[in-house]
Amino acid sequence: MKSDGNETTPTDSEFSMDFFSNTTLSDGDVQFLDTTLRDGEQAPGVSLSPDQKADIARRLDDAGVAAIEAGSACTSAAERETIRRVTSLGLDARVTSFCRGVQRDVDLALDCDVDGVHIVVPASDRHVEGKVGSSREEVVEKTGELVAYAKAQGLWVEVIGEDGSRADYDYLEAQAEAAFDAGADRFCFADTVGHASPEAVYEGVARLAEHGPVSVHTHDDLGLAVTNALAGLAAGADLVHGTINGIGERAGNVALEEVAIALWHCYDVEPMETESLYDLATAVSEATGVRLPPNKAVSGENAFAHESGIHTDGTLKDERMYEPYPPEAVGRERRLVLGKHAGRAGVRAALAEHDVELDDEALAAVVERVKTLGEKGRRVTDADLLTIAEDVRGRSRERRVELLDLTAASGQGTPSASVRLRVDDDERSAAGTGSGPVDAAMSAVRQALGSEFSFHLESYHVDAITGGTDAVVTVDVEVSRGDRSVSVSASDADITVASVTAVLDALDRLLPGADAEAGDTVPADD
Ligand SMILES: CC(=O)SCCNC(=O)CCNC(=O)[C@H](O)C(C)(C)COP(=O)(O)OP(=O)(O)OC[C@H]1O[C@@H](n2cnc3c(N)ncnc32)[C@H](O)[C@@H]1OP(=O)(O)O
Repeated sequence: MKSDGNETTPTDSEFSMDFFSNTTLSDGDVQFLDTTLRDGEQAPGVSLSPDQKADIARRLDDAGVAAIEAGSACTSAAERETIRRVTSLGLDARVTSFCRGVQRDVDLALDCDVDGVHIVVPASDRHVEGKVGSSREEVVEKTGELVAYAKAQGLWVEVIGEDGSRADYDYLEAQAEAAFDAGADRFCFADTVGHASPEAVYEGVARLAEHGPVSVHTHDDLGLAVTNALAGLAAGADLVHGTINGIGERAGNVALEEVAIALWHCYDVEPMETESLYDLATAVSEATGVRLPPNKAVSGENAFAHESGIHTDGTLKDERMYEPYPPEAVGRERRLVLGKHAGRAGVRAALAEHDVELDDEALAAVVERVKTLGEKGRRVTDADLLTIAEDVRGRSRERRVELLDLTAASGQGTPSASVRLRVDDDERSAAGTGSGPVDAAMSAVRQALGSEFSFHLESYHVDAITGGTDAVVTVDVEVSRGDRSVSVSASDADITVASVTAVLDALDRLLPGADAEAGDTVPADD
């Protein structure tokens, strides 16, 4: 292990991970403490309102998380209000607050009606001497006094030895012993700066577990957060601290959903309902504004998407061919997408979803064109695929719905928009208002179309292609009508025009062809 010469690190690591094989975990051996609302919220720029904290806490509780750290009561009066909002929910989960090793912080936490506190005391010499200007002996003494004080107030108490992975483990053990002697319910091994190897975590936790119940708190600075959480469990910890989406200081905390799925998939242990993981991930992403990377395990957009032909073909033959576990296990669905790496099987299946069947020769031509489009770095949408198929078959299609004119006004007043559409042989105009110009334009479009041409917007996503105020934006939508849906993408310098164009293109694709029999309509759904 690399050292900057300042910290003491007890383990001269050899690359040996056989400790995992000596461990048997059973359901009930592991619980989760979610700290999205405390350590997660410490990610730069994140601040959750009382309602947002309450919503996330309810979801965590419903999913079976054992404990929720709702915030740091010492932060401010506003933060105490957010914690009180969570404690007032009457959740099954234990609700706790972060406290420094000072009595005032415990009193402030008590003021929020929490069930328990995490008393964080410095463990490494860097923190003992450099941060709080104290000594090892003084910290041990104060820890005992504070634990006894908090216990006397009826609180559940966990002591966290901050920067424990860079502490002298003999001293860490002395701290844990003092905490347990004073009545602490548990002690937490904290890899505060995400510095430890799995072996170092294993050794630290194993030594602490000799004294009482141990938790493990890991960070992802080395990309080892999940491995280290598992190493902690293997060494005898029974509570994992983590955050949804791994948000937190610097590179973040361990992502609780990743620990959850790893425990469920590899060890058949389920400390929380895995089916709730995706909903939790999206709720936390929306509330915090921290976007999910597309390749993120469990919750990334691509976690259950297959583009390459070999994978798509295999998946169509056996859904589990290229997935470790089914998407439904985390509340998701599988997606087959088309692009540069597409093959015949995937294209045939995508066309079949729109009731289009082609002979081998036409299919090969469509595959070729799909690949060419994908090579330009473009996402190949359903509309692209259907246009290519029509072209290859030499069929032209008459549009049924077309945008003729669009005006949108936004400013400090209520945004408004008016549209003029052609719908079959009719020209229709309507105006609408909304939360912004796009919303206003959509309202005008729906009015102009009327209930006969209703549609449901399944998803809406905007990307700026260039970086300036003159950026061209691309709008990706998925629109459904009845049991069919299509994806379309449209680009324009004007976001409202791009949005309306994408939605109308999608709707047009969902309507039966102009030459269809009267009454041959797809049932509307809203
Ligand atoms: C690893 C972690 O996640 S630690 C948790 C981080 N969370 C937070 O910082 C919560 C939000 N923090 C805050 O709102 C503020 O920092 C407050 C209200 C807690 C304190 O604000 P201030 O009084 O202005 O202090 P400031 O932030 O400048 O410095 C932190 C103080 O806490 C002390 N402190 C830090 N850790 C501990 C500890 N474990 N035990 C006791 N005191 C501690 C520091 O020594 C410093 O005290 P000093 O001012 O006497 O030197």
